[in-house]
Amino acid sequence: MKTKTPWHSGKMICVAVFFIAAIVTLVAIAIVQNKPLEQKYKYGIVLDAGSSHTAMYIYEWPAEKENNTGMVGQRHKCKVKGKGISSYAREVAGAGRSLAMCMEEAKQCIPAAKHQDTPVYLGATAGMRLLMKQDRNSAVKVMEAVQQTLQASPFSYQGARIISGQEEGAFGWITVNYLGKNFQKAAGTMGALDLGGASTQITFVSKETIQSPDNAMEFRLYGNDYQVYTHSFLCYGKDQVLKLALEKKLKSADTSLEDPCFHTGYSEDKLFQKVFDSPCVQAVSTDAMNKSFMHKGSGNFIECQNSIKDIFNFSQCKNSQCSFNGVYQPPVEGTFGAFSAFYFVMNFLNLTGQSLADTKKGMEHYCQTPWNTIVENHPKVDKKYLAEYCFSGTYILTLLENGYNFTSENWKDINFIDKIEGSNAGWSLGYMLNLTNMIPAEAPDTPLMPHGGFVTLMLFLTLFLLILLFLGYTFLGRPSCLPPKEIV
Ligand SMILES: O=P(O)(O)OP(=O)(O)OP(=O)(O)OC[C@H]1O[C@@H](n2cnc3c(O)ncnc32)[C@H](O)[C@@H]1O
Ligand SMILES: [Ca+2]
Repeated sequence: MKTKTPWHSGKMICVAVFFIAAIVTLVAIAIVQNKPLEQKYKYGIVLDAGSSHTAMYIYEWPAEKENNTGMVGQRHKCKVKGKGISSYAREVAGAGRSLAMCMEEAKQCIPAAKHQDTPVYLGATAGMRLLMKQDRNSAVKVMEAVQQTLQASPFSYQGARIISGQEEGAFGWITVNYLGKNFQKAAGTMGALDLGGASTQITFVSKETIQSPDNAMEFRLYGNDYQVYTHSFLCYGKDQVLKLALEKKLKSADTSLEDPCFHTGYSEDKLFQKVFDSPCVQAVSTDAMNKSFMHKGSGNFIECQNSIKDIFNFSQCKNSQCSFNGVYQPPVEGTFGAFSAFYFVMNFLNLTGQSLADTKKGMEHYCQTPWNTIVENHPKVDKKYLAEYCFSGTYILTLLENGYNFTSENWKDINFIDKIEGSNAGWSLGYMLNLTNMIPAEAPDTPLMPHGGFVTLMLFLTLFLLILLFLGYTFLGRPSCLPPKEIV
């Protein structure tokens, strides 16, 4: 007598068919569910109208995730040709026209269907703050001209304004910490150091109660409270500070100037007007403005640093401690991201990862290198930038060490950065996040697990139940849906 194995029995075939059908259905559902959905993106445009130039940033983010930290990224950057908008004081229409090419690029970059819903903001910084002091009427007209260009674009115009130094500092701090996803980390936030052409900002979280209301900003972000110290030094950006330094060294009768902050062999005829055309320096007579002087280098870092110290006033301080010029500053704390010209200059000089002592040695060596060697070694670098790296590097060192009171111990906490996760460090992203309410005060509710994980878990649980069912079926021998086979 021969018995058929249970596998061949009708009962088993029936169970197996249902079992396989159930698995195929489950796998199919899981695949369809987990298929990456076509992402719906949103876009935003910010024009950073700086003193030296304007940059347009296009940001993008997945529409459903706009309140999660780190979700907004930089899609595109367009550098406006020519100088900053404040240089158009005598030809204001040019300021508006200068933006046209980048706005055209934005039209190409953002899908046409999204143009209407894409906000566009323009924020002007220290160049316009200075023009406002110097010639209010022209400043207002420049702002009107840029407004007209933006309003004529297909995007949703949200305003063009001169932002304050506090805003510039605070939004730079928000940008670096948003991109670094630091708002939800236990490790805390990173300070922000921004060096522009006409102003410089320092912003960080301090444990000390901030003693001056002008320097205090409070934020509640993702459920945490932050007390932030910020200060913007107008006239202490890289270009204006050079004017301040030259003003200290130059007398109106001088026909030549020997400058330790420029390389030996460097010699350039410069108009007094180039130094004295700014509200950052004391005015001189029109007569003197039209004269010129021979700017000659003598390449000496120590002497250069001593001359730069003259542009800081360290003597008066009404609070427990100050940085310089009587400005209150608590001791620097934690790590810092140093961007814009802090990065451009220190990156060029290869001094982004060194100790304070080695940075000084590097500067000493660089400043004493003759001008013709510098030009030979860097044939492709813009001569104006090239001539100024010794001055700028020495200024950066002096500002950080003597101005902000960084020491050889915490020098390593300064990270010279250009981008974080593909987005430029700067105030513009933080500005947009704030204006679009993309940073919630409270942490958004997040589901227990991501959607994909949920579907996979469901699949495994169902599979597990089916196996249990199958085992139960086999052991208990339930009636088959097919007529029983005869035992032969
Ligand atoms: O913030 P404000 O003060 O308004 O100025 P900005 O926004 O125009 O200033 P940037 O950060 O764009 O640039 C800071 C300075 O660095 C200069 N700069 C830009 N690229 C540089 C490079 O590659 N090497 C050296 N300097 C550079 C630029 O001319 C400015 O003087
Ligand atoms: Ca800037």
